Amino acid sequence: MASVEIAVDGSILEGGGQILRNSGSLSCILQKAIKVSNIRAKRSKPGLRPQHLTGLQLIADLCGGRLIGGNIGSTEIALHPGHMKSGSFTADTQTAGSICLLLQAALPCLLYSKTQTTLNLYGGTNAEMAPQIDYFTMVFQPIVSRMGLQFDCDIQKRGYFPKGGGAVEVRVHPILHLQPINLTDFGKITCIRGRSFVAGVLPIKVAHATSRSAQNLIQRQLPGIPVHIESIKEASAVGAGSGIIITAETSTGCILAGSALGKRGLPAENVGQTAAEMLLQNLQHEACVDEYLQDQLILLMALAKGQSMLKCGPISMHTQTAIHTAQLLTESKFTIKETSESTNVITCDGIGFVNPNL
Ligand SMILES: Nc1ncnc2c1ncn2[C@@H]1O[C@H](COP(=O)(O)OP(=O)(O)OP(=O)(O)O)[C@@H](O)[C@H]1O
Repeated sequence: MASVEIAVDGSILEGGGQILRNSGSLSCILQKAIKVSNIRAKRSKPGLRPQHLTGLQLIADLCGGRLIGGNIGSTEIALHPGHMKSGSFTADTQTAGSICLLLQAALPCLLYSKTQTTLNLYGGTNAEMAPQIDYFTMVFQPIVSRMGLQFDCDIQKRGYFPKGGGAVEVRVHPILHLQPINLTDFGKITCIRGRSFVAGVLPIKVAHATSRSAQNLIQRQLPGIPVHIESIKEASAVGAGSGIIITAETSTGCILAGSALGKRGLPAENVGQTAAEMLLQNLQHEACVDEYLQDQLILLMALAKGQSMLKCGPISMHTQTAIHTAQLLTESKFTIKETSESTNVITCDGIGFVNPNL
Protein backbone atom coordinates (compact mmCIF):
# COMPACT_ATOMS: atom_id res chain seq x y z
CA MET A 1 0.00 0.00 0.00
CA ALA A 2 1.34 3.45 -0.95
CA SER A 3 2.32 5.46 2.11
CA VAL A 4 4.42 8.46 1.07
CA GLU A 5 1.82 11.18 0.82
CA ILE A 6 1.90 13.63 -2.07
CA ALA A 7 1.06 17.12 -0.78
CA VAL A 8 -1.89 18.76 -2.52
CA ASP A 9 -2.65 22.40 -1.70
CA GLY A 10 -6.43 22.75 -1.78
CA SER A 11 -6.22 26.54 -1.83
CA ILE A 12 -4.47 26.76 -5.16
CA LEU A 13 -6.09 28.60 -8.11
CA GLU A 14 -9.87 27.90 -7.90
CA GLY A 15 -9.42 26.65 -4.33
CA GLY A 16 -12.73 24.71 -4.34
CA GLY A 17 -14.06 21.16 -4.25
CA GLN A 18 -12.79 20.07 -7.66
CA ILE A 19 -9.17 19.79 -6.40
CA LEU A 20 -10.37 17.20 -3.88
CA ARG A 21 -12.32 15.19 -6.42
CA ASN A 22 -9.57 15.15 -9.02
CA SER A 23 -6.73 14.44 -6.60
CA GLY A 24 -8.85 11.78 -4.85
CA SER A 25 -9.67 10.04 -8.14
CA LEU A 26 -6.03 10.10 -9.28
CA SER A 27 -4.89 8.83 -5.87
CA CYS A 28 -7.27 5.88 -6.20
CA ILE A 29 -6.40 5.12 -9.84
CA LEU A 30 -2.63 5.50 -9.58
CA GLN A 31 -2.35 4.07 -6.05
CA LYS A 32 -0.63 7.18 -4.74
CA ALA A 33 -1.33 8.41 -1.20
CA ILE A 34 -2.23 12.09 -0.94
CA LYS A 35 -2.55 14.68 1.78
CA VAL A 36 -4.83 17.60 0.86
CA SER A 37 -4.54 20.71 3.02
CA ASN A 38 -6.31 24.09 2.97
CA ILE A 39 -9.46 22.37 1.68
CA ARG A 40 -11.81 24.76 -0.15
CA ALA A 41 -9.86 27.70 1.26
CA LYS A 42 -11.31 30.07 -1.32
CA ARG A 43 -14.95 29.31 -0.49
CA SER A 44 -17.00 31.30 2.02
CA LYS A 45 -17.38 28.20 4.23
CA PRO A 46 -14.03 26.40 3.84
CA GLY A 47 -13.55 22.71 4.66
CA LEU A 48 -15.48 19.62 3.63
CA ARG A 49 -19.22 19.97 2.95
CA PRO A 50 -21.42 16.83 2.81
CA GLN A 51 -21.05 16.41 -0.97
CA HIS A 52 -17.24 16.54 -0.79
CA LEU A 53 -17.00 14.19 2.18
CA THR A 54 -19.41 11.70 0.59
CA GLY A 55 -17.38 11.80 -2.64
CA LEU A 56 -14.13 11.14 -0.79
CA GLN A 57 -15.67 8.31 1.22
CA LEU A 58 -16.97 6.79 -1.99
CA ILE A 59 -13.52 6.94 -3.59
CA ALA A 60 -12.01 5.32 -0.47
CA ASP A 61 -14.65 2.56 -0.64
CA LEU A 62 -14.00 1.94 -4.33
CA CYS A 63 -10.32 1.28 -3.72
CA GLY A 64 -10.57 -0.24 -0.23
CA GLY A 65 -8.55 2.75 0.94
CA ARG A 66 -8.24 4.69 4.17
CA LEU A 67 -9.58 8.22 4.49
CA ILE A 68 -7.95 10.06 7.39
CA GLY A 69 -9.48 13.24 8.82
CA GLY A 70 -12.70 12.99 6.83
CA ASN A 71 -15.26 15.00 8.83
CA ILE A 72 -17.62 17.79 7.90
CA GLY A 73 -15.60 21.00 8.14
CA SER A 74 -12.18 19.26 7.91
CA THR A 75 -9.61 21.41 6.14
CA GLU A 76 -7.09 18.58 5.83
CA ILE A 77 -7.47 14.94 4.81
CA ALA A 78 -5.21 12.11 3.74
CA LEU A 79 -6.20 9.28 1.44
CA HIS A 80 -4.25 6.03 1.41
CA PRO A 81 -5.59 3.96 -1.47
CA GLY A 82 -5.90 0.18 -1.44
CA HIS A 83 -6.78 -2.00 -4.43
CA MET A 84 -9.63 -1.28 -6.84
CA LYS A 85 -12.82 -3.16 -6.16
CA SER A 86 -15.88 -3.81 -8.25
CA GLY A 87 -19.46 -4.73 -7.38
CA SER A 88 -22.12 -2.41 -5.98
CA PHE A 89 -21.58 0.78 -4.01
CA THR A 90 -23.91 3.32 -2.47
CA ALA A 91 -23.30 6.96 -1.60
CA ASP A 92 -25.76 9.46 -0.16
CA THR A 93 -25.03 13.16 0.33
CA GLN A 94 -28.07 13.24 2.71
CA THR A 95 -28.65 16.76 1.38
CA ALA A 96 -29.30 18.29 -2.04
CA GLY A 97 -25.52 17.97 -2.65
CA SER A 98 -24.93 17.10 -6.28
CA ILE A 99 -25.06 13.47 -7.42
CA CYS A 100 -23.13 14.57 -10.51
CA LEU A 101 -20.19 15.71 -8.43
CA LEU A 102 -20.15 12.30 -6.72
CA LEU A 103 -20.07 10.80 -10.18
CA GLN A 104 -17.32 13.16 -11.26
CA ALA A 105 -15.18 11.70 -8.47
CA ALA A 106 -16.13 8.03 -8.89
CA LEU A 107 -16.45 7.51 -12.62
CA PRO A 108 -12.77 7.75 -13.60
CA CYS A 109 -11.83 5.28 -10.83
CA LEU A 110 -14.33 2.68 -11.97
CA LEU A 111 -12.90 2.59 -15.48
CA TYR A 112 -9.98 0.73 -13.99
CA SER A 113 -11.82 -1.96 -12.01
CA LYS A 114 -12.01 -5.62 -12.95
CA THR A 115 -15.67 -5.94 -13.79
CA GLN A 116 -18.73 -3.75 -14.26
CA THR A 117 -19.61 -1.73 -11.15
CA THR A 118 -22.97 -0.36 -10.08
CA LEU A 119 -23.27 2.89 -8.15
CA ASN A 120 -26.45 3.89 -6.35
CA LEU A 121 -26.18 7.59 -5.67
CA TYR A 122 -28.55 9.77 -3.65
CA GLY A 123 -28.72 13.57 -3.36
CA GLY A 124 -29.56 16.42 -5.74
CA THR A 125 -29.97 15.60 -9.43
CA ASN A 126 -30.28 19.22 -10.54
CA ALA A 127 -28.20 21.42 -8.25
CA GLU A 128 -26.68 24.89 -8.58
CA MET A 129 -22.95 25.25 -9.33
CA ALA A 130 -22.73 21.68 -10.60
CA PRO A 131 -23.67 19.82 -13.79
CA GLN A 132 -27.37 18.96 -13.89
CA ILE A 133 -27.82 15.20 -14.34
CA ASP A 134 -29.16 16.07 -17.80
CA TYR A 135 -25.82 17.74 -18.61
CA PHE A 136 -24.22 14.44 -17.72
CA THR A 137 -26.45 12.46 -20.09
CA MET A 138 -26.83 15.03 -22.91
CA VAL A 139 -23.27 16.45 -23.05
CA PHE A 140 -20.70 14.60 -20.94
CA GLN A 141 -21.78 11.03 -21.77
CA PRO A 142 -21.81 11.29 -25.60
CA ILE A 143 -18.51 13.20 -25.68
CA VAL A 144 -16.57 10.90 -23.32
CA SER A 145 -17.89 7.83 -25.13
CA ARG A 146 -15.47 8.95 -27.86
CA MET A 147 -12.66 8.25 -25.38
CA GLY A 148 -14.06 4.77 -24.71
CA LEU A 149 -15.78 5.67 -21.43
CA GLN A 150 -19.04 3.70 -21.31
CA PHE A 151 -21.68 3.92 -18.63
CA ASP A 152 -25.44 3.59 -18.27
CA CYS A 153 -27.29 6.14 -16.23
CA ASP A 154 -30.76 5.44 -14.85
CA ILE A 155 -32.36 8.52 -13.24
CA GLN A 156 -34.80 6.87 -10.82
CA LYS A 157 -35.93 9.93 -8.91
CA ARG A 158 -35.24 13.63 -9.25
CA GLY A 159 -34.15 15.59 -6.17
CA TYR A 160 -33.74 19.35 -5.78
CA PHE A 161 -32.61 21.98 -3.32
CA PRO A 162 -33.26 22.00 -0.36
CA LYS A 163 -34.51 18.42 0.19
CA GLY A 164 -32.37 16.37 -2.18
CA GLY A 165 -33.66 12.79 -2.20
CA GLY A 166 -32.85 12.13 -5.86
CA ALA A 167 -31.69 8.64 -6.86
CA VAL A 168 -29.51 7.66 -9.80
CA GLU A 169 -28.14 4.25 -10.67
CA VAL A 170 -25.00 4.21 -12.80
CA ARG A 171 -23.34 1.14 -14.26
CA VAL A 172 -19.74 1.69 -15.33
CA HIS A 173 -17.91 -0.61 -17.73
CA PRO A 174 -14.16 -1.03 -17.17
CA ILE A 175 -11.73 -0.44 -20.05
CA LEU A 176 -8.11 -1.29 -20.82
CA HIS A 177 -7.17 2.34 -21.41
CA LEU A 178 -8.81 5.62 -22.43
CA GLN A 179 -8.46 6.87 -26.00
CA PRO A 180 -7.33 10.46 -26.54
CA ILE A 181 -9.85 12.95 -27.84
CA ASN A 182 -9.51 15.54 -30.58
CA LEU A 183 -12.12 18.29 -30.56
CA THR A 184 -10.65 21.11 -32.63
CA ASP A 185 -13.13 21.51 -35.50
CA PHE A 186 -16.36 23.28 -34.53
CA GLY A 187 -18.06 22.64 -37.88
CA LYS A 188 -21.53 24.18 -38.18
CA ILE A 189 -24.41 24.20 -35.74
CA THR A 190 -26.96 21.63 -36.92
CA CYS A 191 -29.64 21.71 -34.23
CA ILE A 192 -30.58 22.89 -30.79
CA ARG A 193 -32.32 20.56 -28.34
CA GLY A 194 -33.52 21.16 -24.85
CA ARG A 195 -35.38 19.93 -21.83
CA SER A 196 -37.46 22.28 -19.71
CA PHE A 197 -38.83 20.63 -16.58
CA VAL A 198 -41.01 21.15 -13.55
CA ALA A 199 -41.62 18.84 -10.60
CA GLY A 200 -43.85 18.68 -7.54
CA VAL A 201 -46.43 21.42 -7.12
CA LEU A 202 -45.18 23.49 -10.06
CA PRO A 203 -47.54 23.46 -13.07
CA ILE A 204 -46.39 22.48 -16.56
CA LYS A 205 -47.11 26.02 -17.80
CA VAL A 206 -43.91 27.08 -15.97
CA ALA A 207 -41.92 24.64 -18.13
CA HIS A 208 -43.68 25.93 -21.26
CA ALA A 209 -42.90 29.58 -20.38
CA THR A 210 -39.25 28.76 -19.66
CA SER A 211 -38.93 26.87 -22.92
CA ARG A 212 -40.71 29.57 -24.96
CA SER A 213 -38.45 32.38 -23.74
CA ALA A 214 -35.29 30.31 -24.44
CA GLN A 215 -36.58 29.31 -27.88
CA ASN A 216 -37.48 32.90 -28.85
CA LEU A 217 -34.05 34.23 -27.93
CA ILE A 218 -32.20 31.42 -29.72
CA GLN A 219 -34.30 31.72 -32.86
CA ARG A 220 -33.64 35.46 -33.01
CA GLN A 221 -29.87 34.90 -32.73
CA LEU A 222 -29.57 31.72 -34.81
CA PRO A 223 -32.22 32.00 -37.54
CA GLY A 224 -32.69 28.87 -39.62
CA ILE A 225 -31.36 26.41 -37.01
CA PRO A 226 -34.02 23.93 -35.84
CA VAL A 227 -34.83 24.26 -32.12
CA HIS A 228 -36.69 21.52 -30.18
CA ILE A 229 -37.15 22.12 -26.46
CA GLU A 230 -39.50 19.68 -24.75
CA SER A 231 -41.48 20.65 -21.67
CA ILE A 232 -41.77 17.95 -19.04
CA LYS A 233 -43.54 17.40 -15.73
CA GLU A 234 -41.23 14.97 -13.91
CA ALA A 235 -43.12 11.82 -12.98
CA SER A 236 -40.83 10.81 -10.14
CA ALA A 237 -39.35 13.51 -7.94
CA VAL A 238 -38.90 14.57 -4.33
CA GLY A 239 -40.05 18.14 -3.67
CA ALA A 240 -40.55 20.90 -6.17
CA GLY A 241 -38.08 22.14 -8.75
CA SER A 242 -37.78 23.57 -12.23
CA GLY A 243 -35.07 24.28 -14.74
CA ILE A 244 -33.85 23.92 -18.27
CA ILE A 245 -30.89 22.61 -20.23
CA ILE A 246 -30.34 23.44 -23.88
CA THR A 247 -27.66 21.90 -26.09
CA ALA A 248 -26.28 22.82 -29.51
CA GLU A 249 -24.94 20.04 -31.72
CA THR A 250 -22.54 20.67 -34.55
CA SER A 251 -21.79 18.87 -37.82
CA THR A 252 -18.48 17.61 -36.35
CA GLY A 253 -20.06 16.12 -33.21
CA CYS A 254 -19.41 18.92 -30.73
CA ILE A 255 -22.09 19.43 -28.05
CA LEU A 256 -22.25 22.63 -26.00
CA ALA A 257 -24.83 23.61 -23.40
CA GLY A 258 -26.50 26.37 -21.45
CA SER A 259 -28.61 25.69 -18.38
CA ALA A 260 -30.39 27.33 -15.46
CA LEU A 261 -32.54 26.39 -12.49
CA GLY A 262 -35.75 28.02 -11.32
CA LYS A 263 -35.94 29.77 -7.95
CA ARG A 264 -38.85 31.01 -5.89
CA GLY A 265 -39.80 34.48 -7.09
CA LEU A 266 -37.78 34.27 -10.31
CA PRO A 267 -40.00 34.49 -13.40
CA ALA A 268 -39.82 31.41 -15.68
CA GLU A 269 -38.99 33.68 -18.62
CA ASN A 270 -35.77 34.78 -16.87
CA VAL A 271 -34.72 31.15 -16.33
CA GLY A 272 -35.15 30.36 -20.03
CA GLN A 273 -33.35 33.53 -21.02
CA THR A 274 -30.38 32.83 -18.71
CA ALA A 275 -29.90 29.34 -20.18
CA ALA A 276 -30.21 30.61 -23.75
CA GLU A 277 -27.73 33.42 -23.10
CA MET A 278 -25.26 30.95 -21.57
CA LEU A 279 -25.55 28.71 -24.63
CA LEU A 280 -25.19 31.62 -27.07
CA GLN A 281 -22.18 32.94 -25.19
CA ASN A 282 -20.55 29.51 -25.38
CA LEU A 283 -21.29 29.30 -29.11
CA GLN A 284 -19.88 32.72 -29.96
CA HIS A 285 -16.26 31.46 -29.70
CA GLU A 286 -16.92 28.51 -32.02
CA ALA A 287 -15.09 26.47 -29.40
CA CYS A 288 -15.66 22.71 -29.35
CA VAL A 289 -16.50 22.49 -25.65
CA ASP A 290 -18.45 24.81 -23.38
CA GLU A 291 -17.01 26.57 -20.34
CA TYR A 292 -17.79 23.55 -18.11
CA LEU A 293 -16.86 20.52 -20.20
CA GLN A 294 -13.41 22.09 -20.51
CA ASP A 295 -12.43 21.27 -16.93
CA GLN A 296 -14.36 17.99 -16.83
CA LEU A 297 -12.24 16.45 -19.60
CA ILE A 298 -8.81 17.33 -18.19
CA LEU A 299 -8.35 14.34 -15.86
CA LEU A 300 -9.48 11.92 -18.57
CA MET A 301 -7.09 13.48 -21.10
CA ALA A 302 -4.22 13.10 -18.62
CA LEU A 303 -4.92 9.35 -18.29
CA ALA A 304 -5.58 8.64 -22.00
CA LYS A 305 -3.13 6.91 -24.29
CA GLY A 306 -1.83 9.55 -26.72
CA GLN A 307 -2.32 13.19 -27.50
CA SER A 308 -5.64 14.96 -26.92
CA MET A 309 -6.52 18.40 -28.25
CA LEU A 310 -9.41 20.67 -27.26
CA LYS A 311 -10.41 23.94 -28.87
CA CYS A 312 -11.79 26.06 -26.02
CA GLY A 313 -13.03 29.57 -25.39
CA PRO A 314 -11.44 31.51 -22.52
CA ILE A 315 -9.70 29.05 -20.17
CA SER A 316 -11.60 28.81 -16.90
CA MET A 317 -9.97 28.83 -13.49
CA HIS A 318 -11.46 25.35 -12.93
CA THR A 319 -9.60 24.15 -16.04
CA GLN A 320 -6.32 25.68 -14.90
CA THR A 321 -6.83 23.99 -11.54
CA ALA A 322 -7.62 20.62 -13.10
CA ILE A 323 -4.45 20.87 -15.22
CA HIS A 324 -2.41 21.75 -12.14
CA THR A 325 -3.77 18.72 -10.25
CA ALA A 326 -3.29 16.37 -13.21
CA GLN A 327 0.31 17.46 -13.67
CA LEU A 328 1.01 17.19 -9.95
CA LEU A 329 -0.13 13.57 -9.77
CA THR A 330 0.67 12.21 -13.25
CA GLU A 331 3.46 12.58 -15.79
CA SER A 332 1.01 14.09 -18.29
CA LYS A 333 2.01 17.31 -20.08
CA PHE A 334 -0.41 20.09 -20.95
CA THR A 335 0.15 23.16 -23.09
CA ILE A 336 -2.29 25.97 -23.84
CA LYS A 337 -1.93 27.91 -27.08
CA GLU A 338 -3.90 31.09 -27.64
CA THR A 339 -5.35 30.85 -31.15
CA SER A 340 -7.33 34.11 -31.19
CA GLU A 341 -8.41 36.77 -28.73
CA SER A 342 -10.95 34.42 -27.17
CA THR A 343 -9.95 30.90 -28.24
CA ASN A 344 -7.28 28.53 -27.00
CA VAL A 345 -6.20 25.02 -27.85
CA ILE A 346 -5.30 22.76 -24.95
CA THR A 347 -2.95 19.94 -25.93
CA CYS A 348 -2.29 17.06 -23.57
CA ASP A 349 0.17 14.19 -23.83
CA GLY A 350 -1.63 11.60 -21.74
CA ILE A 351 0.15 8.88 -19.75
CA GLY A 352 -1.71 5.96 -21.34
CA PHE A 353 -2.65 4.44 -18.01
CA VAL A 354 -3.44 0.75 -18.50
CA ASN A 355 -6.04 -0.98 -16.33
CA PRO A 356 -3.98 -3.21 -14.02
CA ASN A 357 -7.08 -5.28 -13.16
CA LEU A 358 -7.97 -6.55 -16.63
N1 LIG B 1 -23.99 24.88 -15.16
C1 LIG B 1 -23.10 23.91 -15.20
N2 LIG B 1 -23.12 22.98 -16.17
C2 LIG B 1 -22.21 21.99 -16.21
N3 LIG B 1 -21.24 21.82 -15.30
C3 LIG B 1 -21.15 22.72 -14.31
C4 LIG B 1 -22.07 23.80 -14.20
N4 LIG B 1 -21.74 24.55 -13.10
C5 LIG B 1 -20.64 23.95 -12.56
N5 LIG B 1 -20.29 22.85 -13.27
C6 LIG B 1 -19.16 21.93 -13.00
O1 LIG B 1 -19.22 21.57 -11.63
C7 LIG B 1 -17.92 21.48 -11.07
C8 LIG B 1 -17.88 22.43 -9.87
O2 LIG B 1 -16.64 22.36 -9.23
P1 LIG B 1 -16.35 23.22 -7.89
O3 LIG B 1 -15.00 22.88 -7.40
O4 LIG B 1 -16.68 24.65 -8.10
O5 LIG B 1 -17.52 22.68 -7.05
P2 LIG B 1 -17.81 22.13 -5.67
O6 LIG B 1 -17.25 20.81 -5.38
O7 LIG B 1 -19.28 22.32 -5.46
O8 LIG B 1 -17.03 22.99 -4.73
P3 LIG B 1 -17.17 24.32 -4.11
O9 LIG B 1 -18.42 24.34 -3.25
O10 LIG B 1 -15.96 24.25 -3.38
O11 LIG B 1 -17.25 25.29 -5.26
C9 LIG B 1 -16.95 21.83 -12.21
O12 LIG B 1 -16.49 20.64 -12.80
C10 LIG B 1 -17.82 22.60 -13.19
O13 LIG B 1 -17.40 22.44 -14.54
